[in-house]
Amino acid sequence: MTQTRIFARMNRADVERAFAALELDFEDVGHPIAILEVDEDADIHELSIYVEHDPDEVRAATARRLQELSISAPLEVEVLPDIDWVAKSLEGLKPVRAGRFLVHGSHDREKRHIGDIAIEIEAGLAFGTGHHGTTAGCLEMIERVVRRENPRNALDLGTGSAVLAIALAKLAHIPVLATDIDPIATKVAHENARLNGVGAYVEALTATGFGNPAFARRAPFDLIVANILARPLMRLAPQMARFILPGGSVILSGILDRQRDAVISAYVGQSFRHITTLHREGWVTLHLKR
Ligand SMILES: C[S@@+](CC[C@H](N)C(=O)[O-])C[C@H]1O[C@@H](n2cnc3c(N)ncnc32)[C@H](O)[C@@H]1O
Repeated sequence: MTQTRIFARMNRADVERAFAALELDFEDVGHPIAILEVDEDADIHELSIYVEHDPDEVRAATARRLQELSISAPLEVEVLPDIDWVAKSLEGLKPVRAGRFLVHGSHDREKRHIGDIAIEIEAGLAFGTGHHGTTAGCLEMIERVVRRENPRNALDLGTGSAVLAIALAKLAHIPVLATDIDPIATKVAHENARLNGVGAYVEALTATGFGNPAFARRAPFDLIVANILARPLMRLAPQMARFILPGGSVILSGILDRQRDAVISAYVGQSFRHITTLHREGWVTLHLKR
């Protein structure tokens, strides 16, 4: 079904106020709402509302709400291509190898080798086909950490397509809580976990950071993987410390080379210690322990 995205760019304070108000406005109709950090240094955030019917009505209601909140950001509208079209456009993407993992689309199943841990991710609306340096870095780090530490209860925060949660479940056969701020991503994550035969291990849940009672229910985790961005990762450091088991590991990515030291400092301030850094295409993946 064709979806329309109604979106506007604004600063962090405004995006949070707009999100809170619109979430209530559209609670009953269930339009998914998402926030994306576009440029953390310039404080530019994008608020998106995904609509399947009556986009004009939703746009008008959103404009009224923003006006009431004195947020002057202009609303833009984008008709999203059908998922099949996206899949078609990505058919040419090559499978990605990271350690023992092979992340591939359904058209590349024959490229799997014996010994590969294959993760099939179909093109969709959620981030995480393995092609990004941050995802590949996390996959490599997951393999190292799981081999050494035998984790038993994991969290994938900012799961996107669930590629990392699926990797953890396939490699370690352990329960993984897979969360994302974006309800579309959580829907895709749930479906991908099921398609990869690890639906019983992966619970997908929509949450901003640690903002859901499910975290208390499922914690403490002995492994947390979070591929978000440097600034939210730094903000989340105290809660990471709260939800990790003593001696547990955290794998962080979405961090540019130049942001590495600041992120490590934020976590050292919460009694984590830095173990290793992997560098890939200008991005770093960190392994820290507490
Ligand atoms: C770079 S993608 C990573 C996807 C996947 N884990 C991977 O490694 O390919 C980041 C994901 O984190 C989500 N996200 C961003 N900020 C978040 C937050 N504060 N809490 C939860 N999820 C967040 C985004 O919606 C997005 O799906």
